[in-house]
Amino acid sequence: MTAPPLDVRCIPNALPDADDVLASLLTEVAWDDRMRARRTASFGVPYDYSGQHYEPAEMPPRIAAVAARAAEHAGHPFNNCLANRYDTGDNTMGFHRDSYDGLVPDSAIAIVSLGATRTLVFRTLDRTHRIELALEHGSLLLMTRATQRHWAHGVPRTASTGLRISLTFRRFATEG
Ligand SMILES: O=C(O)CCC(=O)C(=O)O
Ligand SMILES: [Fe+2]
Repeated sequence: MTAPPLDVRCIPNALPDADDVLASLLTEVAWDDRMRARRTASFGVPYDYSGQHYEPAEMPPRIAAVAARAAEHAGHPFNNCLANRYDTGDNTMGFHRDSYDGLVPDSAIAIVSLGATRTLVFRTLDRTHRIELALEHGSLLLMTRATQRHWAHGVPRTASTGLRISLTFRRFATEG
């Protein structure tokens, strides 16, 4: 059986100042440890994510600059950033499909990767197809709503790796 289309765009080296962004995330962000699998932080409009509620929070200028960069590639602005911090290969994200509840339907979801390379695994809902993408420091990945229909994605455990932070950007339809 042929796989359903995976509507994903990968832009390597999308952030020329990736080292500085990573350094500032490590010093400036107050990380939330309510989740067991990894630490998180949310900026921008409020967000209910994976059973947690995140209050609105101003985007620090560095994150706002990354959002602007992602917006150039996506062709639209973003108003929330959910940051995921994976300190070791034991920090993971289980397979899931990103919800479009509250999002602008034709908007993209962006993932900016910083630090150690981790594998983002896509698999079809019936598990007959699997595609692995290595997410490198400074890269940008864009997914559409269509991607979420047939494919789940996750960041599995890996034997040994250093710290990685992903910045995921979404466009909520909540701004007046
Ligand atoms: O950390 C990653 O690259 C995955 C992020 C993700 O899938 C999400 O936040 O929904
Ligand atoms: Fe996701």
